[in-house]
Amino acid sequence: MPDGGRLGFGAPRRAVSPYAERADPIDNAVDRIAERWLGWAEARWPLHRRRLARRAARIAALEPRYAALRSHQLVALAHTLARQTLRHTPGRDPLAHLLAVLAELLFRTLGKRPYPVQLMGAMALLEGRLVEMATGEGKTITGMPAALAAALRGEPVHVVTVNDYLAGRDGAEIAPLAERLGLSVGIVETEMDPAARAAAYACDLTYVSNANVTFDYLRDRVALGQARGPARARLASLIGGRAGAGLTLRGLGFAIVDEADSVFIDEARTPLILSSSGDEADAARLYNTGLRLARALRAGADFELDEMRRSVTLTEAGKERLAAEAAGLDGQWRVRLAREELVVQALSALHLFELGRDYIVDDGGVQIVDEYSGRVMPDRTWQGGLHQMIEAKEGVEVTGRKVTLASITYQRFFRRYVRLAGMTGTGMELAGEFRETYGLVTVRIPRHRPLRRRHVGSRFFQTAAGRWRAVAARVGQLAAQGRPVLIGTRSVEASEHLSRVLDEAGLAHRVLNARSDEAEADIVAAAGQRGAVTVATNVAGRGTDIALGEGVRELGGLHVILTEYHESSRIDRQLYGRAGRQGDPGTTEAIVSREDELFTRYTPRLLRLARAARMPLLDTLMRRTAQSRAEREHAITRREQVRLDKQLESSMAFAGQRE
Ligand SMILES: Nc1ncnc2c1ncn2[C@@H]1O[C@H](COP(=O)(O)OP(=O)(O)OP(=O)(O)O)[C@@H](O)[C@H]1O
Repeated sequence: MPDGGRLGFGAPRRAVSPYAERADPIDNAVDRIAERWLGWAEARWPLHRRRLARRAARIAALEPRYAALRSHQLVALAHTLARQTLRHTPGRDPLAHLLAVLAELLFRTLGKRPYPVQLMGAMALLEGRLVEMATGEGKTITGMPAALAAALRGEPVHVVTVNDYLAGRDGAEIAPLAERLGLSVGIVETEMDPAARAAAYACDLTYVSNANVTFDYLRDRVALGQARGPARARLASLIGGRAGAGLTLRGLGFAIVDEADSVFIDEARTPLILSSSGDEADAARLYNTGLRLARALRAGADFELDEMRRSVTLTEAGKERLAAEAAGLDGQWRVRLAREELVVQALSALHLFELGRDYIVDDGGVQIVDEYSGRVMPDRTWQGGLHQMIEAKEGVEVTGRKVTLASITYQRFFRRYVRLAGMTGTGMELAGEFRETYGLVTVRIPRHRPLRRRHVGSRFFQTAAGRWRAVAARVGQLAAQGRPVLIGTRSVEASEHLSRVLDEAGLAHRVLNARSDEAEADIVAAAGQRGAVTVATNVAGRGTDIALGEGVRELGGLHVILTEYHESSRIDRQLYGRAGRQGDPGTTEAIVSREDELFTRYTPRLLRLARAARMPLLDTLMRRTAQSRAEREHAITRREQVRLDKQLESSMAFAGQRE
């Protein structure tokens, strides 16, 4: 990115107040239940929707008036109207006029005119709500007028997406329009240095991934050191003191979070930890010994595995055996608690975390693959020595235990924005949690065009091998018709396995996963062309917009094959949502195996027995039960996370160590 990640011209606007952010809310159990219930009920009230629809119709009616004006007049008007929105003038609706002007400019610059439903979404975002819009309905265009209107009013705007690719794509798309309005656009990329990051945040609009913005915030908090209270931070940056000087962000003004269910819910189970490397000297020896001891223990007798909770417990017999095995060792091995903790980590590394599914080995290191996004998370490490244990298991250099500098959960981070809004294609069922945890009311926006996507069936195979054969046969059939096919896999390993099966069947295809060398944008651009076969992990599960090539609509559009159900049906729906966008035709299909991890891990015993029965109804029941069990488990983990967060907060309030 040239010019330190900045796109567009115009000097960055000054923040409304230096390093603005919101204090954590005070709540209690009764409030929480009430919020949850309200969230659920409000999302189903049609009132907001009707009001927004009326206002969107008014805006659409205003558009012809502005279509007659010259572009420079529209730009000047946009600035004037934005200022007027800050004052309340009875009988006038400057925001409606502003959105009409922005819609006209959007059309002139990008050739796309926001549909009335997108204007409804934009207004809801500006009101600080969570907007649910079906996949492919155009959330990117919906977010634009909202982000621009807020930036014109002087709010520092962060448009938060789930990965660098989407941040870059959306930032580049809005840049010409923002430029016309005299607003600057910054894009933050994971690899950027601190100066380039600060330059991107200094812009009026910043496009950034959720992980990047959270880590940058944590770095700022660490840099603030002693002056960590919000009031002191603000004071420090006001007087331009040392603490204010080295900061990356301008504070937390207004955030529009895309794919909000992924960020707010799925990723909220793991806190983000900013760490520095500790002493690396004896690390390798320590962890290798841990692995050796763990390998001597027997499953069932010495330890028990709980795949569902991802936990390992040592039995009494196991503890005794371990003590005997470790008898001649020194240091930590002589301390019972330390010894057992290390061996539990070693057992987890050996039995619960798999290469190709949970992590990959790249650049000589272990890199976590996020289950939901399918992407490598370069800044993340597992805690408590687990990461090092996995490094030792894979025979790569052991990095030494990290020292935690600061940590925060997404729950706490996003609540700190002065104003928060979100967008998602799949969020209705989470309305209660959005309201309880983030204070966000969900509004469902209707479709612009009716859905023409069809689900052509779900097939369950007894074995994984059977499934892959069926997938290859299906791909062969569709490719012969010239229809593009997208095949979603749950792990890097599965995508590579399928790639080999397709190679053997002589079917040309491209692979998009955390390890792909080809540029993501190129693969995505080709995926909707006649006869294209694309195998992708969740990397392409969200936000990816696959444009259909010439003649593909007539053939029936894109066909999506799901090869393994996810722990949440929302993620399945996101994958299906790659087809049938904007009223296009498209079909979806599931070809799965009863051996898949979702079933082995989450199916109740009784239903598991029924696996052999091969009855479609039982299969559907098995999927539903397994997914709702998994979701319940995850909800418990998230609640636990919030509770832990609060506990730590109160216990460390005086230590000033934690974020
Ligand atoms: N008003 C519009 N006029 C013309 N094209 C539009 C309009 N709105 C959206 N589109 C097009 O529709 C496609 C889908 O948009 P987009 O990718 O933003 O959808 P989405 O809602 O974000 O989907 P997902 O939920 O999968 O992320 C894009 O190609 C976009 O250019």
